Amino acid sequence: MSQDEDQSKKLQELLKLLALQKNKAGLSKQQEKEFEEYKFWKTQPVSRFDEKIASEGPIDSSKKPEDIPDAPLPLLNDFEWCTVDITDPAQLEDVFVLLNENYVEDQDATFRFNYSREFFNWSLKPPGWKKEWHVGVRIRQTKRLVAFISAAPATLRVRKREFKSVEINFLCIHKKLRSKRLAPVLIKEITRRVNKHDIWQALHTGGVLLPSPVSTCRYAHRPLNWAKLHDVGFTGLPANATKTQMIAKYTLPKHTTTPGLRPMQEEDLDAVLALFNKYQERFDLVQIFTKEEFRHSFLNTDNVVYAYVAETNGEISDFVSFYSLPFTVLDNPLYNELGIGYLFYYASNADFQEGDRFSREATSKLKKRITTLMADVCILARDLKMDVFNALSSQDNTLFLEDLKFGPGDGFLNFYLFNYRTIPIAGGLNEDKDFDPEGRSNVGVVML
Ligand SMILES: CCCCCCCCCCCCCC(=O)SCCNC(=O)CCNC(=O)[C@H](O)C(C)(C)COP(=O)(O)OP(=O)(O)OC[C@H]1O[C@@H](n2cnc3c(N)ncnc32)[C@H](O)[C@@H]1OP(=O)(O)O
Repeated sequence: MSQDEDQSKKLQELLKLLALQKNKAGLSKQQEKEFEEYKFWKTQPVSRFDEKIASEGPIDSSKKPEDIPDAPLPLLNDFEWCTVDITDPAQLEDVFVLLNENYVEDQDATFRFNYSREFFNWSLKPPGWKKEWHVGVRIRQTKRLVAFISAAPATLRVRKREFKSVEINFLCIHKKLRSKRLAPVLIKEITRRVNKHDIWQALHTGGVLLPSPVSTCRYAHRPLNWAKLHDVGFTGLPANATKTQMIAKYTLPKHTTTPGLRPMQEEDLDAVLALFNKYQERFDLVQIFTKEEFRHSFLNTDNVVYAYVAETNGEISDFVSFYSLPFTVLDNPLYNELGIGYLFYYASNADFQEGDRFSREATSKLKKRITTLMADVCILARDLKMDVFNALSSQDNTLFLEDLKFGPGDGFLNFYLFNYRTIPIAGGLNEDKDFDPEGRSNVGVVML
C-alpha cells in the first residue's frame, strides 16, 4: 500500500471512529434484520418497522407504579445489582474506568474516548437526577463493575404533546461479557426503576438499528487543525493537493465576526431561555428545559460545555453551545490527545420575523446568520485546542454544513422513543442520505 493510500485509509478510520461516538455499537451501516428476529425488542412497547402510524402517543398506558415489581430480575449467581453512587469519588471512578475501557474504541485500539469525571458529573446529574437511575452490575466476589446503564429525567415535546420522560445513556457491558443477553436485563431493570417513578417514556439514540427509529441523522466532521491530524498520521493528502493547500483549505480566520459574541453568563439566562424556547418551537422532537435545567446544562460546566451569546444594544439575538469530548491517542510519540468539539444547542432570532421557516426570505436570513455563528464556533473551538468539530444533520444544521467545510461522516445516529408511537421526523437527510438543506430536520433534541 502506498503512503497516500495508507494515510487516506487512516483518515477513513478516524472519521468512522468519530462517527462511532454516537454510533456506539460500532455498526456504521444499517443492518438488515426483520422485526421478529429482535428477540428482546419485539417484546417491548416499540413500533414495528413497517407500521403505518395513524395517531401518535403511548403504546402501552395500562400500567401504574404499584403494578411494577419491587425487586429486580435475578442475575446469574456470580453477579449482583448495584446502584452506583456517583457522588462517591470511588464509585464514579468505577464508572469512569468501565466506560473508558469498554465503551467505544477503534479496531486497533489506537484511540479511546477520554470521558472525564467532570463530563459524567455534568451529564449524569441534571436537576432531578436519581441515584437509583445509575444502575450497575458487579461481580459478586470482587465487586468489580462490569455493566452500567443510566437514565436522566427530561421533559420531551413530540410535535404538540409534552410528557415526562427519561434519556437513557451510557449502556455499557464489559467486553468479556458481551453477547450473553445481559443488555436486555439491564434495559428491563432501568425500565423498572423509571416506571416506579410513574414515568413510561424514554428517549435514546444509537448507531444500531432497532425497531423503530423516529428519525435518523448523519454526522459531519470539520477538521480544525488539519496539520495535527496529518502529523499524527490520520489525514492523508489527497492525490492532487499539497499540504500547504490542505492547511489553507481548513484555515479559519483569526477572530470571530458575529457582533457582540461573548460567553453566556448567569444574568443572560432568562433572555437566552426565552430565545431558545422560541427557536425550538420549529422542531417536532425537543427537550423542554426549566431555567434550572438550562443553567445546569450550559453554565459552570467545568470545561465540558461552552456557551456563548451574541448581544447587541442590550438584546441577545443568538445563542450557541458546544461540548468537549476528547480522544486519548495511544502510542503516539507526538500527541497523546485529540481535542474534539460537538455542536450542542443553539438558537437565533434571524428568521423570527418571517412566518414560514422554509420561505426563501427566512431561509436566507437564518442561513446567513448561523453560517457566521458556526464559523465563529469553529474558531472558538480551535482556540480551545480542539482539532475536529462534529455536528449532526439535525436542527437547522444542513444550512451551514457544506459552506463551512464539514465533510459527511459514515456514521448515522438513530433516535428512538420507548413506548411512544410517532410518525417519522425529518433528520436533515434526503433519500440518498446526503444533507438536505431544503427539507432540513425537525429534530431539535441533542443527545450526548
Ligand atoms: C420508561 C423507561 C424506559 C427505559 C428504557 C428505554 C430503552 C433503552 C434502550 C437502551 C438505550 C441505550 C442507549 C446507549 O447508551 S447507546 C450506547 C450503547 N453502548 C455501546 O455501544 C458501548 C459498547 N457496547 C456494549 O457495551 C454492548 O455491545 C451493548 C451493551 C451495547 C450491548 O450488549 P451486547 O452486545 O453484549 O448484547 P446482549 O447479548 O447483551 O444483548 C443483545 C440485545 O441487545 C440489543 N442491543 C444491542 N445494542 C443495543 C443498544 N445500543 N441499544 C439498545 N439495544 C441494544 C440487541 O439488539 C439485542 O436485542 P434483540 O436484537 O435480540 O432484540
